[in-house]
Amino acid sequence: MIPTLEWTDQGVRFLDQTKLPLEETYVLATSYQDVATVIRDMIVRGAPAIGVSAAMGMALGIQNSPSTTVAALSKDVDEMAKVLAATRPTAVNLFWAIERIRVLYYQLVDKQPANLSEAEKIERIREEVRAEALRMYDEDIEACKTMGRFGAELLPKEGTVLTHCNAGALATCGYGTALGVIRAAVEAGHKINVLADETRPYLQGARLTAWELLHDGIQTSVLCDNMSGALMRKGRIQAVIVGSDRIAANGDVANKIGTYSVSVLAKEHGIPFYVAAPWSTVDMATKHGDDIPIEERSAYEVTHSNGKQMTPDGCGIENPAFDVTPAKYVTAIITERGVLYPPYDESMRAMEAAVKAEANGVPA
Ligand SMILES: CSC[C@H]1O[C@H](OP(=O)(O)O)[C@H](O)[C@@H]1O
Repeated sequence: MIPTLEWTDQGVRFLDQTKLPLEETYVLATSYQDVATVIRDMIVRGAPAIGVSAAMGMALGIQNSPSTTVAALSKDVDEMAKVLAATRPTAVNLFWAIERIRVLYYQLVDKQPANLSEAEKIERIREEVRAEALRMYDEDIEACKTMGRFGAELLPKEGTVLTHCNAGALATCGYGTALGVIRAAVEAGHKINVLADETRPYLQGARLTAWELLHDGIQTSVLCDNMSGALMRKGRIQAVIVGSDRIAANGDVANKIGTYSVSVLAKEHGIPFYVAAPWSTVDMATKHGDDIPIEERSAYEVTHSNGKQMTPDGCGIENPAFDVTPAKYVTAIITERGVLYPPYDESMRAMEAAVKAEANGVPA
């Protein structure tokens, strides 16, 4: 499996995605501040991957904190949560993961026996939080494999599937959401060729999707972001599958910039447009896609390629890193809890209720 990120005794080790596809090098984060930098600089990226990275960052911060009392450690934890939450605004997995660790931490604080020393309480908390971060890592891999099984049967038995950006092993803990569905379909015997949008300006498709699918022996071609419409019109594409960074309660989908354009083209050509995402990407508190914060990244990402300036000094630059695809363009949303179909406000409310019931121990 591709080692996107890994908890080690020395810290959290990340495959440096800014160096792919030509170099496979690693970055070791030895503090929660290092993890925040790795997320902000997109050394690791992808909604589920940055969520688990932040969880491991919190565990690392708690493990390395110099605080000798629980009260002081709690102040550190609040600061870690703030720093990690400020790294990137769109992927809801980041905030979900930080909150899951923060809530667990305070539950652990409350349940420590009064007769323990501060040092003993802190050590027990450290162990439990580290175990939770590792559980989240394993859960992500399991969720992606389950999603893969649900989604595989929706893909053509033989044909070409277009994907945008990278929603693969490199965007998760190792199996992928959209690319996990493609992997599962290939494992189930589907004969699939993949077309990967290069996905400017960060080139997740050209650099990351192509690298990881070829790494797995899956036939992949890269196209420029302005080509898919013409290929759809020629009948070259049988399905589209993408990931997501945040899904609103009405089924609107935030994903990498360019996803919206692909969805409109797919609709026009009668091509199914699937979104694959774990339930942790669903944000029922955000009612409409237009309420999803869209990250604006640096102009440099657009003006330069491999360090070479491509635009004249003084011209304006737009660099929204995500866009919102209205639910009406989404054929189905594949999650590890099953496949959602329109009307999404109803199907998602039903799935939310099932998730809550399960969490409260009520049998399905
Ligand atoms: C499996 S979620 C991947 C999702 O995240 C990517 O954004 P970024 O590379 O900026 O983190 C993109 O939107 C992918 O679909």
